Amino acid sequence: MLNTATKSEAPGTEQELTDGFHLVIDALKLNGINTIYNVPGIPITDLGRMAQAAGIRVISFRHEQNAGYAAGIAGYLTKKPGVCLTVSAPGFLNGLTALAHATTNCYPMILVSGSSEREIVDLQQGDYEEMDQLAIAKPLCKAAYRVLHAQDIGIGFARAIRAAVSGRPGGVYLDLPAKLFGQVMNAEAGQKSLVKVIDAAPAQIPSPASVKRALDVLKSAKRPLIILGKGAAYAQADEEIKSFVEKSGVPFLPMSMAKGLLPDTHPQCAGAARSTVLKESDVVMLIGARLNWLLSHGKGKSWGEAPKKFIQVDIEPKEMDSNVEIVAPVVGDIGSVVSAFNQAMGSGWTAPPAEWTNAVSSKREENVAKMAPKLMNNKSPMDYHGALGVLKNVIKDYPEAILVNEGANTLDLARGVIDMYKPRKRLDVGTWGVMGIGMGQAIAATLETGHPVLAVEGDSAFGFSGMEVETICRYNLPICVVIFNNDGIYRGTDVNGANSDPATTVFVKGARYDKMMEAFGGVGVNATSPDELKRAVNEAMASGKPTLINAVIDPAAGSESGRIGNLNPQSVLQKKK
Ligand SMILES: CC(C)(COP(=O)(O)OP(=O)(O)OC[C@H]1O[C@@H](n2cnc3c(N)ncnc32)[C@H](O)[C@@H]1OP(=O)(O)O)[C@@H](O)C(=O)NCCC(=O)NCCSC(=O)C(=O)O
Repeated sequence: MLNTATKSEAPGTEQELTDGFHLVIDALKLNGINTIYNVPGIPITDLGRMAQAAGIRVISFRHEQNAGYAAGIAGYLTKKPGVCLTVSAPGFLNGLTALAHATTNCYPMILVSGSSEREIVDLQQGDYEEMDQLAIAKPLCKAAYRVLHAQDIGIGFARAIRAAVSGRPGGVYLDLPAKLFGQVMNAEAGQKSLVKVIDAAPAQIPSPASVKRALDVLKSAKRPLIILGKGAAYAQADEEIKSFVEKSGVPFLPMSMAKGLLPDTHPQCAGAARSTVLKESDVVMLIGARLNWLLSHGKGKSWGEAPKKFIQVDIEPKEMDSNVEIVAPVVGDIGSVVSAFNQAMGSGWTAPPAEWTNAVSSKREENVAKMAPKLMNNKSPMDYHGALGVLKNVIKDYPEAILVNEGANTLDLARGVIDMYKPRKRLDVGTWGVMGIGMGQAIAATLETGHPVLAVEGDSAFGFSGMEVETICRYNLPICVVIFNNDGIYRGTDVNGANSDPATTVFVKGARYDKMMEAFGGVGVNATSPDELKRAVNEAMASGKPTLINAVIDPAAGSESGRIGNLNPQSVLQKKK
């Protein structure tokens, strides 16, 4: 529909007019972008209002970083760029962390920020929120564009959309100076200037030679392993991936956001035998997973002594050989590559030696059996395993629900304990281990998919986005937030011996986060035992009402994040003690 702004008034020259505001909205609608995550303010308040009036869903947050995390995860879930709209300088900077996070995690996202007048900014004459936003955004995203003229809005959005989703997806910045919104032009010419992006993320077909090479290497293995990353989950090639893994008979290890691509309870899943498969495998096929710190860069003691060959499937050729030699690189989009694998495998594929698959299964069963009794304890205050045992069963009963997870212990333990059954149901801190993704991701996840969300949050992690519980209540979203409250970061028992200030890692003892939810009309529950937690979460999932459960965890439970390579150095003096 033509979004006519007004008519010109000069006698005899009457014509339909449009303006920058309407052209931005038309450009989004033309390209099927129907949600904007935003924080209103100068100069984009009216843009949000008009977009809402024009049928776009405009979700207003309390802080741009959370709106940005929402947009990023919306992109991951839908393969369309998630749009975050902010005001100039401070709002833009708040959104920028999320834009960089989207780029790092390969989520398609566009940060659209209003900006101040070019002429004044460039002469540094002190305009309202003066800042050269384009220059600042550039190193933190895949592409950055500024639109100065209303007739270029169509091209500006087309470039932004294509850059966000094509090849390896990522974040794009679009700078819209305040003056642009008020620029008036002929409505027909305005509509003609809009661009519908055709085939925004074209299939990238792998070369037949690379497919054959990869399968030959996999076939030659005695102890093969497939590692699935969130790139594989992003691809939405779920059936192809499942049939490839099953046909190959190879044990698979899901990275945290790839959990559920095949169920964690699948007989080939090696998640509960992680150390064993990394160490013992002789051929490793990476599908949409990068050999970064989360995989110890493909070398060192996690990978064992035995020589290893790597096969890597990625849309980005530069990813190959980034840390170790890739003997069989396959460049292409994951859907196309895996379907080529399936075709090339034919019917004559032989499963890996039973000696290997049996060894992986027994290790997995041993670890699962070791953990099982810990998950059934009914201690009060709770420990992590007692509380997580409850949540594991909730996800089993509600496999469509989306699990959002952040924290230190809360993240590390939930990742292992809570089995996922369906693709793209686990959303977490991603490549950077960001604390603060929680409420933004929870909000976008339910809005984009229509499914309820269970957000399992460390008390510290929750604090970064906690004010968005008001947003959850305002939009009446089916989100149940469970806060693992052990009174601090890692644990709540640290003591400062130097003066009367609290230790750097502790919070107010016995805090009642549930009261925050009640303040905005949601349901708040204080749960002190696994039984109470179970009752409260089940009620929340059944009712769909915005709920926050303060799960009281023993302040002494929990340990400091220490598994992250050598990134957590100790002082020489501390070591000597
Ligand atoms: C890099 C990692 C994938 C490596 O994790 P690991 O702990 O080595 O592996 P996992 O978590 O997958 O598994 C741990 C162990 O549990 C076993 N395991 C896994 N699943 C199961 C089940 N279901 N049952 C029993 N045992 C299981 C698995 O085999 C491992 O045992 P074994 O096989 O016997 O070894 C992870 O550390 C990670 O994702 N880290 C991200 C952390 C992060 O981003 N933190 C945010 C920073 S917090 C912060 O800001 C800060 O602290 O500062």
